[in-house]
Amino acid sequence: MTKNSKEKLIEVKNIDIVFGQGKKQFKAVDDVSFDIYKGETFGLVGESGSGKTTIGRAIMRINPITNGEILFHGKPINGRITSAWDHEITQKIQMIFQDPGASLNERAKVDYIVSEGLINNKRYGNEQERIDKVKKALLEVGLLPEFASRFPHEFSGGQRQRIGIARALVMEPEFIVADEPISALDVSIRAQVLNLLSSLQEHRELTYLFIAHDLSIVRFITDRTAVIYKGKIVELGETEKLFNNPLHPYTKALLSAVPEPNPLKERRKKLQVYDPTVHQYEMDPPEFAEIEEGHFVLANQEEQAQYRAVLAGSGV
Ligand SMILES: Nc1ncnc2c1ncn2[C@@H]1O[C@H](COP(=O)(O)OP(=O)(O)OP(=O)(O)O)[C@@H](O)[C@H]1O
Repeated sequence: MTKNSKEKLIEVKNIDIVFGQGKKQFKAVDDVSFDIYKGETFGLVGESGSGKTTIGRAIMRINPITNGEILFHGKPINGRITSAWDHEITQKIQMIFQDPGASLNERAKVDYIVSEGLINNKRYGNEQERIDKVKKALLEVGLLPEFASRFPHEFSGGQRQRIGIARALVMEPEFIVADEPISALDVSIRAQVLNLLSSLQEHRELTYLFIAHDLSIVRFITDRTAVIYKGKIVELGETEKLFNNPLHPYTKALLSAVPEPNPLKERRKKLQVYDPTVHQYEMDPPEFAEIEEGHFVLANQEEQAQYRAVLAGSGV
């Protein structure tokens, strides 16, 4: 595997994403930059509403970016691009969605669901080739080829997510945005799906952007992680280092939040802990310094101390 590759596959450069107009404007993503190297799994963590999905969708070109740019193989994916490049991006960047129930068209057969991208992108010669590609993709994710003639409701949650993975794989992607791919699944089958993603990465030399709020999963699967808070990256570095020695107070707080068995309860608890209206503070756009290669923290020592004080006072 090319985990130590220094080839930048994705470059996110100073992107802002603003929703709404006028007074209702809301900046969901605020000056976010990061690179994803070929072959790695890059994690994006943060609590609900921090902007993770919005960033993933921007790389997928589902959400337009307001400022900044995103490069794939060093070339912009937005703006005035050739149709050949547009076609290539559509093929090579794929997404796996959180909720395998909602993301599959219930009225379509698996055969159509898996080959929709092939059809739209004209990625097959004849009908037999299309069918073969679908069957191969199903086998690769651990499903039987004959499942192609069934409907999504005939499958379990884990199997539906496998169909979602097959739909991405059939395009022969290079890069996959996996947006909370296991959080909607039954706890007992999460590991299987994670293992599948890992083994596909190895065999297909895939690069992942892995979006999650569950830190234990991020630690398990990612090489580097960016911690996002209110649309901004507050810390970015090698996952192991970041988890062993979190430098930003928000990362520390995220790590110290005791997971609750009930995810809804956990979410409420986290929101309480970080709600700035409760603790009377805001995390303003920080300046960053690279303290060691690839690891960024707040540049200003005074600001760091302030954040620490706020955190200590918040009882986190
Ligand atoms: N199309 C949209 N229009 C307006 N606001 C939006 C839109 N999409 C997202 N937002 C807002 O942007 C913010 C970030 O949302 P986003 O879904 O990216 O967060 P997230 O970190 O992925 O959270 P979650 O884990 O709940 O998906 C939220 O406040 C959300 O309400």
